[in-house]
Amino acid sequence: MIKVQALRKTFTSPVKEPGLMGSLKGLVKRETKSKDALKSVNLEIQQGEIIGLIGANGAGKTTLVKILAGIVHPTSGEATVLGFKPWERHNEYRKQMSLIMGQKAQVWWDLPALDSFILLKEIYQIEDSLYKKNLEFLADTLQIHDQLKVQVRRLSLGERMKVELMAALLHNPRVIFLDEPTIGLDISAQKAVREFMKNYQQEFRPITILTSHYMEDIKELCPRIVIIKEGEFVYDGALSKIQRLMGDEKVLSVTTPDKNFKVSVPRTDLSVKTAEIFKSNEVLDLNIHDPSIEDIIESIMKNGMKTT
Ligand SMILES: Nc1ncnc2c1ncn2[C@@H]1O[C@H](COP(=O)(O)OP(=O)(O)OP(=O)(O)O)[C@@H](O)[C@H]1O
Repeated sequence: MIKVQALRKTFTSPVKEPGLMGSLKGLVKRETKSKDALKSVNLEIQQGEIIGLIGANGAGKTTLVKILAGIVHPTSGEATVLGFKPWERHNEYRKQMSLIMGQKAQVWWDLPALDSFILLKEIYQIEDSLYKKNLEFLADTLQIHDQLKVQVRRLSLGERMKVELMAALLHNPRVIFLDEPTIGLDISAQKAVREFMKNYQQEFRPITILTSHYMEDIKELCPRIVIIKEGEFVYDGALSKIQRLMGDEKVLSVTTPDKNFKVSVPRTDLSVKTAEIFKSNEVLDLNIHDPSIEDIIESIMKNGMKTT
């Protein structure tokens, strides 16, 4: 399992005023600025669980994933994954973990994927029979065979992502960090990756942390979500529960000649708010509806969790 207690990460980076004077000043006195990317977060995830980690740009998602994957040291606090402290980088931990970043390749672009897989087989010391079994299973379920013999740089974006998934899963990891796996893919490739991950999760039951800006990924794959805002968790619970938490809200979707916007209002204020909107805008269209999961998550990301 994953257990995180009071985990903090503060980044300190040098700041420099622009121009020559700034450079000279920097020689005499180096100014720094600190950024709390994670502010004392707690988390527990059991084997077999998949959670969706959601937050705006800069909220701290990648920092958390990087700490748990052993790439970044925390400033304070504790984290164990399968009983290991990730940043101690035990080989035993590395063999059971996989970090898949949609924006970064881990297979070699100039080689056919199969050649990269053979290298990974050696790195992870995967037995021959297991390697063959996994290779066949992954190629079958991802429906990618002939393309494995083609130089990776010649593959389409969707095919490349499939190859990345194969590379990351060949060694049957028990913990998977999946960072934006569908970024940049067309709708059908997104669907294929989602479908695959869903089946894979059911079959092998790893712990998976998925970060994605695509709500479709989250809705399809993650019964539990954690919403992070400015380094703090503002929601950790069932995806199905958040709709009930905002049960007394309605959303007004408004179209004017120059913009579309949405406003979330308590049911009791509906008529007052609607009248205000009509008064101060040239309204072409106005819809009143229940908030969608996307609306609620957006509202929590922006305003935090309602406490009343
Ligand atoms: N190496 C670093 N040095 C200084 N600041 C950093 C460093 N890495 C991250 N930060 C800062 O920490 C904060 C959290 O960054 P992080 O990458 O974890 O966000 P994120 O939620 O993954 O965002 P995105 O959705 O844009 O990927 C940001 O303000 C970022 O600028």
